[in-house]
Amino acid sequence: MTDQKQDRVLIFDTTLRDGEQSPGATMTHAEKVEIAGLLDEMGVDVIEAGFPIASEGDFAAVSEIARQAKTAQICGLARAQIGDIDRCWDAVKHARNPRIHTFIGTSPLHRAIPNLTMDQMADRIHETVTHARNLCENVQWSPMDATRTEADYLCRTVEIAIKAGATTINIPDTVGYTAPRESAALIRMLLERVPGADEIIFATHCHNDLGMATANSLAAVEAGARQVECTINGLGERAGNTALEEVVMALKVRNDIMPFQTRVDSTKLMNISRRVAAVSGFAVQFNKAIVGKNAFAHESGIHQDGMLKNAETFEIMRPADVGLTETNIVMGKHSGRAALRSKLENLGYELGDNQLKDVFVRFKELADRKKEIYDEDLIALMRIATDPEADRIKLKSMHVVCGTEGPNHARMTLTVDGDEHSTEQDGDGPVDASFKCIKAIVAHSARLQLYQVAAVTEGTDAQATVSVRLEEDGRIVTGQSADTDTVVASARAYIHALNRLLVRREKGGTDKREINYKDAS
Ligand SMILES: CC(=O)SCCNC(=O)CCNC(=O)[C@H](O)C(C)(C)COP(=O)(O)OP(=O)(O)OC[C@H]1O[C@@H](n2cnc3c(N)ncnc32)[C@H](O)[C@@H]1OP(=O)(O)O
Ligand SMILES: CC(C)C(=O)C(=O)O
Repeated sequence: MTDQKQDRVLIFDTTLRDGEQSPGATMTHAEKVEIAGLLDEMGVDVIEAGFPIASEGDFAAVSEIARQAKTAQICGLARAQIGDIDRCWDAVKHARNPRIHTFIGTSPLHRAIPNLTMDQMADRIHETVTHARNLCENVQWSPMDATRTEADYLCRTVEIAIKAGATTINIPDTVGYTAPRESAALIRMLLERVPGADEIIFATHCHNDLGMATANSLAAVEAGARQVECTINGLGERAGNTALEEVVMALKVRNDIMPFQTRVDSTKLMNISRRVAAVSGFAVQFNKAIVGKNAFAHESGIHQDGMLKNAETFEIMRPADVGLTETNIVMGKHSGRAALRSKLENLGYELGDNQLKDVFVRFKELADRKKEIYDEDLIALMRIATDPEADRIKLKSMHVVCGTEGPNHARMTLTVDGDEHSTEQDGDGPVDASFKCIKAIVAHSARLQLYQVAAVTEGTDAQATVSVRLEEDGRIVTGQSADTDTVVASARAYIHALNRLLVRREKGGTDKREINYKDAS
């Protein structure tokens, strides 16, 4: 085999084996079969589907995945024990392209566990790899904890495995201990020193205990490894395994300095990431490279402005390359006018500069109180900001005392045609007290026909949208408002309805000065 000299890097996915070893990440049979199908479709070269000796369930899952695989090679894990290898073969043999992966810990710490001398372990490796190769054409052998194994002994065991018929030699950094330079040097050393090394494929299998799994894997590839073992979302024991999506995208985006190809269709990454997160119950951290919620999201004004002018200013990949439809411009307190204008345009609002200025002030006020502003929030904001009937009566301030003890009490200041008026009222609940304040300042005979509250978005900081319908002399008006404070939204909605009523009165020929107000303070 000469693949090591070529540009092609095989992607070996072990989400269903090493990934599933994360405490709590156990997947059902059906979920494993589904994920394997997605991996196969995405173009993964090898799927390590499980550890067949581990349980009847694992055996059944590996067998079914083997039967269903279309193009991917299906692999099972086995200890350096004949029984494990036979069981593994019984599961993977149904695949068009099966592989047995057998391993043993070669470092001093791991040699001590089965209590084998170096020579006894060497014999065991020879015996088990030979046995596996007699069953299957593709045999992968791993010296577990290779990065803490003495160089001479590592070379010796790798040579034995190659001679016994291993076609892939995987070099695991089992405890995430190595660093990029060392990872590369190890592969180079094996390629130089081990007879027959150029006839097989070297694989790299890194863990992320020091946050270097992807860097270590790529360093190994640059040194000559041509198979990367990884998992979706970096799922795996402790700090996880190398993340498949990171390796695939790093090789794609930085192909100028790492000229290697994979067969993975990167546009399927986001979907599979979400499925693995859902079935494993391991949510993806927001700032996770490639597949995190924020990987293609921008909230700060300067970034948003840059993105709108040229996406390459703050993005090195196109969202579509990982299966996202678009960059997510997140509206929040760090956003600027450019992003607000663009977002509103997308929602169908064309704003002049003055109008934008006004809406921007309201937007920042809201953003100071609310973590994230959703499209629905902006629509609610626009409904109020662009309503020409919204102006004669304005809420200047209000303070409400409510709870289980004592009367509910509201204190309120309104401006009516520019003049301030204040009052305080008790009520049957905070909304009733607030409405009484409005009525005390702006006397009217309108009847409250409807009062309705709905949450615009999710979360306890969601805006409440309140609708108030008033009826006066056959005129019916509806006012609406949205605020993170339901009582404030209620008062504003009431005032909005009253303002509309005033406009209706005017249109009906009544004098504008007909507003009756009294200062009740
Ligand atoms: C780095 C890795 O990810 S390695 C893979 C780790 N994954 C798993 O362990 C998940 C699946 N494992 C299991 O279901 C179980 O551990 C089984 C079925 C494999 C074995 O179960 P048990 O027979 O009850 O053994 P137990 O788990 O208690 O101990 C492991 C045994 O395997 C031996 N062993 C461990 N690794 C190897 C190996 N690579 N080759 C040969 N023997 C090994 C240990 O020395 C120990 O042997 P002992 O029972 O004679 O002391
Ligand atoms: C079985 C081996 C490859 C492993 O998972 C590890 O060493 O981390």
